[in-house]
Amino acid sequence: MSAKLTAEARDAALAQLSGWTLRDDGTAIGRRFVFTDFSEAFAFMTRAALAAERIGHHPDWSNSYRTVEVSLTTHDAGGLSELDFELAAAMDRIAAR
Ligand SMILES: C[C@H](O)[C@H](O)[C@H]1CNC2=NC(N)=NC(=O)C2=N1
Repeated sequence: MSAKLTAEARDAALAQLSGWTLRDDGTAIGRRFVFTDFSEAFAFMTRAALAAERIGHHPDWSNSYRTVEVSLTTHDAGGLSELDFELAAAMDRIAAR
Protein backbone atom coordinates (compact mmCIF):
# COMPACT_ATOMS: atom_id res chain seq x y z
CA MET A 1 0.00 0.00 0.00
CA SER A 2 0.94 3.61 -0.39
CA ALA A 3 1.16 6.07 2.50
CA LYS A 4 -1.26 8.92 3.08
CA LEU A 5 0.12 12.19 1.73
CA THR A 6 0.48 15.29 3.87
CA ALA A 7 -1.88 18.16 3.01
CA GLU A 8 1.05 19.98 1.37
CA ALA A 9 2.06 17.01 -0.80
CA ARG A 10 -1.58 16.39 -1.70
CA ASP A 11 -2.11 19.99 -2.79
CA ALA A 12 1.10 19.94 -4.85
CA ALA A 13 0.03 16.71 -6.58
CA LEU A 14 -3.45 18.10 -7.26
CA ALA A 15 -1.92 21.20 -8.84
CA GLN A 16 -0.31 18.93 -11.48
CA LEU A 17 -3.76 17.77 -12.64
CA SER A 18 -6.60 19.62 -14.28
CA GLY A 19 -10.28 18.80 -13.95
CA TRP A 20 -9.89 17.03 -10.59
CA THR A 21 -11.25 18.53 -7.40
CA LEU A 22 -10.60 17.76 -3.77
CA ARG A 23 -13.59 16.42 -1.93
CA ASP A 24 -14.71 18.47 1.06
CA ASP A 25 -13.15 16.25 3.70
CA GLY A 26 -9.81 16.14 1.83
CA THR A 27 -9.72 12.34 1.64
CA ALA A 28 -10.61 11.94 -2.04
CA ILE A 29 -10.31 13.59 -5.45
CA GLY A 30 -13.04 13.47 -8.05
CA ARG A 31 -13.60 14.11 -11.71
CA ARG A 32 -16.60 13.72 -14.01
CA PHE A 33 -15.79 12.44 -17.49
CA VAL A 34 -18.45 13.05 -20.15
CA PHE A 35 -18.14 11.19 -23.46
CA THR A 36 -20.05 11.35 -26.71
CA ASP A 37 -22.08 8.22 -26.00
CA PHE A 38 -22.31 5.12 -23.80
CA SER A 39 -19.92 3.14 -25.96
CA GLU A 40 -17.16 5.74 -25.48
CA ALA A 41 -17.85 5.90 -21.74
CA PHE A 42 -17.67 2.14 -21.38
CA ALA A 43 -14.54 1.90 -23.53
CA PHE A 44 -12.92 4.40 -21.16
CA MET A 45 -13.97 2.32 -18.17
CA THR A 46 -12.54 -0.83 -19.73
CA ARG A 47 -9.19 0.82 -20.42
CA ALA A 48 -9.14 2.51 -17.02
CA ALA A 49 -9.92 -0.82 -15.32
CA LEU A 50 -6.85 -2.36 -16.98
CA ALA A 51 -4.72 0.60 -15.88
CA ALA A 52 -6.08 0.22 -12.33
CA GLU A 53 -5.12 -3.46 -12.31
CA ARG A 54 -1.64 -2.64 -13.58
CA ILE A 55 -1.18 -0.02 -10.85
CA GLY A 56 -2.89 -2.23 -8.25
CA HIS A 57 -5.14 0.64 -7.23
CA HIS A 58 -8.84 0.89 -7.96
CA PRO A 59 -11.40 3.63 -8.51
CA ASP A 60 -14.73 4.25 -6.82
CA TRP A 61 -16.87 5.15 -9.81
CA SER A 62 -20.28 5.09 -11.39
CA ASN A 63 -21.59 5.33 -14.92
CA SER A 64 -24.81 6.83 -16.21
CA TYR A 65 -25.23 6.74 -19.98
CA ARG A 66 -22.26 8.78 -21.29
CA THR A 67 -21.02 10.11 -17.95
CA VAL A 68 -18.47 8.44 -15.68
CA GLU A 69 -18.19 9.86 -12.17
CA VAL A 70 -14.85 8.99 -10.54
CA SER A 71 -13.72 9.30 -6.94
CA LEU A 72 -10.21 8.25 -5.94
CA THR A 73 -9.01 7.54 -2.42
CA THR A 74 -6.68 5.04 -0.78
CA HIS A 75 -8.92 3.01 1.48
CA ASP A 76 -6.01 1.31 3.24
CA ALA A 77 -4.45 4.69 4.14
CA GLY A 78 -7.66 6.55 4.99
CA GLY A 79 -6.87 9.37 2.59
CA LEU A 80 -5.02 10.29 -0.57
CA SER A 81 -1.76 8.61 -1.56
CA GLU A 82 0.54 8.87 -4.58
CA LEU A 83 -1.38 6.00 -6.18
CA ASP A 84 -4.52 8.15 -6.44
CA PHE A 85 -2.62 10.74 -8.42
CA GLU A 86 -0.96 8.09 -10.57
CA LEU A 87 -4.37 6.60 -11.42
CA ALA A 88 -5.88 10.06 -12.02
CA ALA A 89 -3.11 10.89 -14.52
CA ALA A 90 -3.58 7.53 -16.25
CA MET A 91 -7.33 8.15 -16.55
CA ASP A 92 -6.70 11.60 -18.01
CA ARG A 93 -4.37 10.10 -20.63
CA ILE A 94 -6.91 7.41 -21.53
CA ALA A 95 -9.78 9.92 -21.82
CA ALA A 96 -7.66 12.18 -24.05
CA ARG A 97 -6.81 9.59 -26.66
C1 LIG B 1 -3.76 -5.70 -1.44
C2 LIG B 1 -4.13 -4.59 -2.38
O1 LIG B 1 -3.01 -3.99 -2.90
C3 LIG B 1 -4.96 -3.54 -1.68
O2 LIG B 1 -6.12 -4.12 -1.13
C4 LIG B 1 -5.31 -2.38 -2.58
C5 LIG B 1 -6.07 -2.72 -3.83
N1 LIG B 1 -6.65 -1.52 -4.43
C6 LIG B 1 -6.94 -0.44 -3.71
N2 LIG B 1 -7.54 0.61 -4.24
C7 LIG B 1 -7.86 1.68 -3.53
N3 LIG B 1 -8.47 2.73 -4.11
N4 LIG B 1 -7.57 1.75 -2.23
C8 LIG B 1 -6.94 0.76 -1.59
O3 LIG B 1 -6.68 0.86 -0.40
C9 LIG B 1 -6.59 -0.39 -2.34
N5 LIG B 1 -5.94 -1.38 -1.80
